[in-house]
Amino acid sequence: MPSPGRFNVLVADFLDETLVEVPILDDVATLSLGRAMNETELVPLLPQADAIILFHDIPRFSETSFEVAERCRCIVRAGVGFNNVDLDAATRHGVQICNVPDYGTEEVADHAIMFLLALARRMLPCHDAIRGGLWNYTTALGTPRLRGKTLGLIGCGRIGAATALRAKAFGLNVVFYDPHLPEGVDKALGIHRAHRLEELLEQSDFVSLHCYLDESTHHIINPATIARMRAGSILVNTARGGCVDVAALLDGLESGRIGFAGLDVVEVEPLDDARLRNHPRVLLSPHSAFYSVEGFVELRSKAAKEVRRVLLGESPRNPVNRPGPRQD
Ligand SMILES: NC(=O)C1=CN([C@@H]2O[C@H](COP(=O)(O)OP(=O)(O)OC[C@H]3O[C@@H](n4cnc5c(N)ncnc54)[C@H](OP(=O)(O)O)[C@@H]3O)[C@@H](O)[C@H]2O)C=CC1
Ligand SMILES: O=C(O)C(=O)CO
Repeated sequence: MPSPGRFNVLVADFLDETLVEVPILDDVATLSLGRAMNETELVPLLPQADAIILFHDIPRFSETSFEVAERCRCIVRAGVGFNNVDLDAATRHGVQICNVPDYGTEEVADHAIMFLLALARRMLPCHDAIRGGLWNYTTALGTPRLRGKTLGLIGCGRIGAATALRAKAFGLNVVFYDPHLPEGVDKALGIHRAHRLEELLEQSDFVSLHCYLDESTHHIINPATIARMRAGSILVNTARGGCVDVAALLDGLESGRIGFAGLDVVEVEPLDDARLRNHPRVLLSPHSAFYSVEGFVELRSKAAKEVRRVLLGESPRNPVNRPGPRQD
């Protein structure tokens, strides 16, 4: 039972008890571990919580949860994306939502480049052939030289920019599409701006997604946009599964418009689509692009510090909404 006078912080969905010790909060709050994997499991845990840390981007946190979480002052998404939280409902209920935007920027950029290198260097067919008993460089036929090829970035915020810097070291030309980004980022990074998505797709040998998921980016990779890609393109997605229409991706792989795909994220996680899981030209990782030992320490500490700030009445460092007083 939480002690009186202390705040109750619910770590809603964390599964590994050994990793949840957060000394930063020890003097002000009592932590409890929810292990909720969906909203039905989450709701009964909410009434006592003054603050909530969400480690994953499931379970969903909808109007129903906000109605029940009557004491809740803030939710910190221990991560970048917060697609699972209904921001309008949070704002209506006076709940401050924050994220931790920078703990894994370099890791995700490294991961995107890892996909690009592995796929361009034909690691999938080579690895499969060796396991099948064939040791011959001809399984790598078609491997392109990277220098001089074009990488198109959809979204050029923190991770997109970090990916651009890495790609330049391999001699790639980098072009990005990011409609609201202020002028000048292209010059600061030494890359090129495409003013239309089609322009980027037509120029790129490789396309990597680095936007967040919202209405404008949901299925931004779809039959029409795939039709604009170069034949044999490599597609990398470390952003959010919902940015890619899976049926269109499978058709694109079938037609050869997409040569290879590297996916860290899929629309339904864990992945339950055998067509993707077993595809010989799809390289998969289990939404692990963000992870490194050091990044995870940084993530846990920044999430706890943000909760502490809000509970003690200080300004949050990374607010993603501006809640007024509760309206219910
Ligand atoms: N796989 C993993 O483990 C991880 C995945 N991620 C995902 O990566 C995403 C990007 O992270 P990060 O770089 O830190 O976020 P940022 O917010 O820094 O960058 C996202 C960029 O996408 C831009 N954007 C918005 N709408 C569009 C659009 N329609 N077309 C093209 N670009 C658009 C944004 O522009 P503007 O801000 O001007 O609207 C912004 O510049 C996260 O939102 C998250 O979903 C993040 C961490 C780990
Ligand atoms: O930080 C994020 O948004 C991730 O995808 C990893 O949780």
